[in-house]
Amino acid sequence: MTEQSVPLTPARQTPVLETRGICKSFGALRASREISLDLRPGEIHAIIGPNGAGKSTLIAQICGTLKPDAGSVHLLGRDVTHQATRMRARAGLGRTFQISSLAMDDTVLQNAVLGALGASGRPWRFWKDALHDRTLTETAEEALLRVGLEDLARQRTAELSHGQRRQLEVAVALTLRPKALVMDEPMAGMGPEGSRLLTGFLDQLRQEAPILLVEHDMDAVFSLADRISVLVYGEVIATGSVEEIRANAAVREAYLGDEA
Ligand SMILES: Nc1ncnc2c1ncn2[C@@H]1O[C@H](COP(=O)(O)OP(=O)(O)OP(=O)(O)O)[C@@H](O)[C@H]1O
Repeated sequence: MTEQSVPLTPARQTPVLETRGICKSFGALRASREISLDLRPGEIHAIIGPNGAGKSTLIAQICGTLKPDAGSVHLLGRDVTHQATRMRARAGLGRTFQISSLAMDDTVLQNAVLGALGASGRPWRFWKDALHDRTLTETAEEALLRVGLEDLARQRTAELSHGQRRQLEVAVALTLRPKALVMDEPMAGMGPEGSRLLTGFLDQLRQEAPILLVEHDMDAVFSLADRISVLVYGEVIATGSVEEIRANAAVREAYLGDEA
């Protein structure tokens, strides 16, 4: 095999997203302790840990809604630690939220167009025009098609089921054409069928945009994750494959217990 034909393994590629030594305290509470982790092309990297371990705090620093006390965040090799959330989004960092950020009175399509408008970098005062903009509506329709919501485009978002709202959140994130995705508990509140469908979708999506996945649903984590990092008291106590994490004694004691 010539040097050129050797396939790049994920480990040899530049991480799409990386944190280096992130620290964050709230008074005496150390919510992030020197957190260094990365997200590589084509992978799903799950972050798991007990309630209050610091998962949301970590995500907030990666996405830019919270400033770390120390350490840095890198997106596609660039230091974005001091960039605002919307700049990170425009650079390709997509996200879905634990608590829905959708406009309930708007239609499904309008929510997706709103996402496409945000991604375009145009000022919000063009919001009314955006609904008649072919490029934006096409981007929105394409995203809805991908998550299987195309038939519900004209429906009011408030009328969607919980699972459909979760799908719409993913569609809104996709309008960015993200280079990396951060997902905060996408399976929460989903029934078994919804979880199964979303799991299948995320499984394919990782090739297009690798996913940093915070999730309590261990079935989903074990079936999807290429790597898992375990956060306990603000600290990553282990990172490894599903097998390595399931077999790790410290992880079993601190978090997994019988689930492993
Ligand atoms: N703004 C804040 N001010 C003070 N303390 C905070 C703040 N945000 C989070 N914390 C504390 O930091 C710790 C980590 O919280 P965080 O929400 O990041 O955990 P989590 O792992 O996301 O929990 P969950 O799984 O319940 O969502 C908790 O002890 C929490 O009470």
